[in-house]
Amino acid sequence: MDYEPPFLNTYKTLLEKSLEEDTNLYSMVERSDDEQLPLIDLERLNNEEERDECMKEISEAASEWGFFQVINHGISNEIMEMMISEQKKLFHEPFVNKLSAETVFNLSPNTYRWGNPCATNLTQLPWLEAFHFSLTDIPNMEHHITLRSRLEAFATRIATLAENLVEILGIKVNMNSNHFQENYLPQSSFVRLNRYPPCPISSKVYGLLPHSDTSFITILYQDQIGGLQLLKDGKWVDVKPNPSALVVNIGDLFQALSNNVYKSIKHRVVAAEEEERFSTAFFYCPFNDAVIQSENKPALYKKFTLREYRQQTQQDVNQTGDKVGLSRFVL
Ligand SMILES: O=C(O)CCC(=O)C(=O)O
Ligand SMILES: [Fe+2]
Repeated sequence: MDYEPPFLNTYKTLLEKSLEEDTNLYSMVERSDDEQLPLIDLERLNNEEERDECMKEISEAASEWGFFQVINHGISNEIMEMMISEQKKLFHEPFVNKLSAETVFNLSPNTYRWGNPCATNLTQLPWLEAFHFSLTDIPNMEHHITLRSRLEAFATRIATLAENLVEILGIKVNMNSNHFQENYLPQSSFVRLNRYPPCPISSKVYGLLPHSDTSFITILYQDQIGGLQLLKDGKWVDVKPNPSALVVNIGDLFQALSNNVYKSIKHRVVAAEEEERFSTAFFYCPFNDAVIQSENKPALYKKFTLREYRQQTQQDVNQTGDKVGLSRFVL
C-alpha cells in the first residue's frame, strides 16, 4: 500500500539487530484488569442539584488518576465522524504526498511525523505517524477546504470543552475562573491526528512510547481498536474504547500549576499486529512565554515558561532519549 510509511526498510538495521533478542516489551511491567477509569457524565453540570457533585468527581479523578473519560461532552457524533473520516483520507494519501504535505497545505515544518529518526533501539521507535496541526496554521489551509473546516469545527468545540474543564479544575487549586482565558492564549493549542499502522513486530515496539503530555490538559478521541494504557500504581491499565466518550488527561503544565494536586500520568499505546488504529487529540496549551507558577504555597516547582520547559525537555531527549520533565523544575 503506497500510504504506509516505510518502517521496515528505513529501520532495517535496527530491526535486524534487535530482533535477535527474544524479548516481549509488554511483559516487563505488570498489567491490571481490575481498575475502572472514572467515567463522568457532563450532562450533570447542567443540573443544579448535581453540578457540585459532578465538579467534585472531575477534580477527584484528576487527582487520583490524572485521567478520566467524559460522556455528554458537547461534541456531536457528527462532528467526530466527519473529523475521523477526513483524518483517514489524509493518512491514506500516498506516503510521498504526506511527506510534502507541509508545503502543499501551507503548514509549519514538522507537521507530519513518523517513526523516530533518532532511535538507537527498537524501544525508541514508535510505530506511528502523526499530523500535528497548530491552531494558527489551520486557517492558512486555503486549498484544502474540507480538511480545514473539519479541523476548525472539531478544534473550536473541543477548545470550549477544554476551557470548561480547566475552569472547573482550577477552583480546587485557587485559580480565578478566568485565569486561563486571561493568561494563556487558546491559539497556542494544537490538534494531533494519530495513525498507528498494523505492526508485524508488535511485541517488540510501542505504538507510542510511555510519556506524559506537556499540555495543561489533553482531550482524546480513540477509535474502537484499543491499545491506550496508563500507568497506575506501577501497573498498566487499559483505557477501554467507549464510542461515546472522550478521554481527558492532565498534562505536566497543570501538574505544576496545581502544585501536584493534579497528576500528569505516563501513558503509552500498545502496537497492534493486524489493524490500523486512529486517535485524535487536542492539547490545550499556553503560549510559549506564559509563566507557569502555582497559586498554592509552598511552591513545589520553580516558575518557568513553556519555552523553557520545551528547551529543557528537548535537551534531555537529545542527551538521554528521555524527556525527564517536571522533576527538572522541582525546588
Ligand atoms: O493514541 C492514543 O490513544 C494516545 C495518543 C497520545 O497519548 C498523544 O498523542 O500524546
Ligand atoms: Fe499523550
